[in-house]
Amino acid sequence: MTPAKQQSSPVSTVYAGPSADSVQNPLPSATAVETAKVLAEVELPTISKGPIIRRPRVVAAVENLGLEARAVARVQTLAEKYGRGPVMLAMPGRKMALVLHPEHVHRILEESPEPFATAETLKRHALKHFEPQVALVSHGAERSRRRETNEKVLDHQQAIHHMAEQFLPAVREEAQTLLKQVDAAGGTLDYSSYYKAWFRVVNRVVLGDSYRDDTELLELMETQRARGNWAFLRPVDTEARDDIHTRIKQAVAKAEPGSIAAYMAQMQDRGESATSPDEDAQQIPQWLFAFDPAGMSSYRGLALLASHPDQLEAVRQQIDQEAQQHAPLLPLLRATVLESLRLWATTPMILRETTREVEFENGVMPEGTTVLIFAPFFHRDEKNLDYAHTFSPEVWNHERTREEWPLVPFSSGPAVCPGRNLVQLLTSNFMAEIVGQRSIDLLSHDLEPGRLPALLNNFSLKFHLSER
Ligand code: HEM
Repeated sequence: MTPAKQQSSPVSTVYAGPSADSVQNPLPSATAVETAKVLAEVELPTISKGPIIRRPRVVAAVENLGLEARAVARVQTLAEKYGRGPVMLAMPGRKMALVLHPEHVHRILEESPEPFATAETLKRHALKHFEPQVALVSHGAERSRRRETNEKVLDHQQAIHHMAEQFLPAVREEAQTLLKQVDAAGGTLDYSSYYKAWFRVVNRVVLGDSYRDDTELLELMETQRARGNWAFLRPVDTEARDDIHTRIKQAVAKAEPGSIAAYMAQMQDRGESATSPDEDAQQIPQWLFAFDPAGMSSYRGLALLASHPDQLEAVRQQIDQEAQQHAPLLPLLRATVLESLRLWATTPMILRETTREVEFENGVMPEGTTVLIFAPFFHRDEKNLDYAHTFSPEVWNHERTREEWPLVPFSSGPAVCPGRNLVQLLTSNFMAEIVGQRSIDLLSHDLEPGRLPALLNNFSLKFHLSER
């Protein structure tokens, strides 16, 4: 381990070098050629698309060139050769392992953050541009209390957030405004209008109604996220970062009724928060950032429904059945969003970093290894899943267990996304307004049931909406 690497390790301060175990019983190692292929075919497209904020032109190129399917095929080839793995990549100056077996996905996610830290080095460099104290890149006691704050504020175990009835009017109103805009535009729905409407919902739910049209904070976030795409290759713009945090702290202090910011402020006032107001403000950029993939996945979900009339019909029946409820659960729309995320994962690389040596059946993984779980390999592996390329909402009709194949759009285990239920609540109700009130035709793509593409470019997806 180089001194520079030691400094950037999330937990270890002293590393005595590899133990006899990791030397005498190493994990299998990919050849230099295989490693180069993984870098070129798996990592490069993922990083080029933009891990923190998508680059629309690259997403279009990756879709057109079929690079996502090639990435899955590359990992399948390695799995055939190396069996259970994990396989170490032959990276000069960097220890990196690729996970190949479903059991190891479960294990690694369950054993996070020790010995598999969420605060992986590259991720820390990417997120330091706008949220250096967020739970995801924290470790030890800091991580525990920041995680706890997220769990409480986001009501993470509850399918229906306790403030749902306060959030849903914003969801319905903004969907209505979007539908009026679409009608005025002759029925065409494109991603740009959807994204803007969606973020009006997000601003209102997270920060409060008066933030509905606050595009400045979102633009600041977008600029910092674009820097985050370059991780350590770009210096941090501390002024812009401070600006984000100041604005967010002001929103929490304002505590507009019905917003999550207000709930956070109440927790602070009642002394129920283990985190300081500063740390609290550092958690919120992650939410604003992560509501972006929620927009993408729900929009792609509309494409799934438009291409699967039977599923759309079932969804509409459920919308009608739950119409009288103040906070409908809408399981089929939730499953549609989960399927969209399985088919087109918005966090394709789940990264961990070992805080010590870890023993696997095939050998020992050294301390300080970056562990790559490439979700599309597990989500779209037609060699093991008969529903790999099919829209199959039924795979989400129960809480998935450890005994099952790992489908991990929101990760899993102690670091599972604490926003997952809130995302599903808001997206399902937003989509319900659209497909409940309009007929929907997909204009831009031809999705063939049973042969769904490896990537669906949300930016170019277009629909025609008409009166039902
Ligand atoms: C479709 C939308 C979303 C997806 C697919 C998603 C997915 C994920 C994934 C895969 C992780 C784990 C990342 C890792 O381990 O490296 C994660 C973590 C996290 N997500 Fe989400 N997320 C979404 C939206 C949200 C939203 C809207 C919020 C907040 C309102 C949120 C809050 C968080 C937080 C705080 C973490 C860090 C958890 C920890 O480290 O303990 N996410 N998310």
